[in-house]
Amino acid sequence: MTATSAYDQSAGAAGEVILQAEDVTMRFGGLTAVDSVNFTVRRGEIMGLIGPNGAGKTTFFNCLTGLYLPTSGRVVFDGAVLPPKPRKVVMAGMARTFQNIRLFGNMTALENVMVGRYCRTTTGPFTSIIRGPKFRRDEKAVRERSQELLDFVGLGHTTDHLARNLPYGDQRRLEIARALATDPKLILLDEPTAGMNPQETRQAEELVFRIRDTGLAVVVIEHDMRFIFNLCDRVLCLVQGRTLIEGTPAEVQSDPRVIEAYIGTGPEDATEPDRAADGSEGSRDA
Ligand SMILES: Nc1ncnc2c1ncn2[C@@H]1O[C@H](COP(=O)(O)OP(=O)(O)OP(=O)(O)O)[C@@H](O)[C@H]1O
Repeated sequence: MTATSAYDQSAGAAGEVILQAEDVTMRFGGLTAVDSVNFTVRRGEIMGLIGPNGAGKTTFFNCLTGLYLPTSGRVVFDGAVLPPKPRKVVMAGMARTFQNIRLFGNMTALENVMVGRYCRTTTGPFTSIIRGPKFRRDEKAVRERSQELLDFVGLGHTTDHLARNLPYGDQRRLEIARALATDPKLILLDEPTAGMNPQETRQAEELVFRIRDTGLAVVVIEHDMRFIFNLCDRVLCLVQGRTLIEGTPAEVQSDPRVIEAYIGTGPEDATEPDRAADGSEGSRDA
């Protein structure tokens, strides 16, 4: 297993801090799902978030993306604390994909990307109804940019295909194209390789590198250790809501506590390091 990526040169050039979680704690009644977690992501950096089932990854992710307001602590994105309002979060430049694919199945691939793009247009309802010149100009620009993004993720040939008819791996890439259509500064990917075959996983890895190379910051939750350790510049491992270790892939994968944390949680998780070692895919949807 390679501990570092082929893109380490650009990784070394990570820019200023774009996302900062400061002492983030999230409680559900008596349960502390996330406990005083600190986390920093810089522009041009790929951060991985790992941990056994129930470690608090999704809850932490939801705090980062403004879906949850932390019980205490705060999340600062691009210099400001975001209100827990999805539209404002997107407008501020943060985009995400979900564990379970959320496409509009009966719309074409292009239309799905266009939906993401509309948040960056300024056409008002009146102009849209009368379909005036501004509407037509905006519509053309949205269409062109959306096609560019389809090309970028390798789906340029699927413009008019219904989303529901695309192979699974393509649907995941389409979701990424739609997230990119919002012009984010940071993209968060929740288990981007879940359900993918090894070839699709390799394509996903290559796509994430290309996204990072455009200057975006990327945060990835993933159960596939091989994917995470090949991809990320730094990795945060959560266990029972707390930070077990944060470091380079080499540091994290050689820490015996990480292996122990997985093995200690039961037979299902005990298979994770082996899956990484034999190169098989991680395809579990939680
Ligand atoms: N909305 C909620 N209400 C109550 N408890 C919750 C809620 N969301 C998560 N939890 C609990 O918080 C803990 C952390 O869950 P979370 O889903 O964040 O973990 P995870 O690391 O993402 O797990 P997995 O890898 O299985 O998706 C778990 O004990 C879970 O049961």
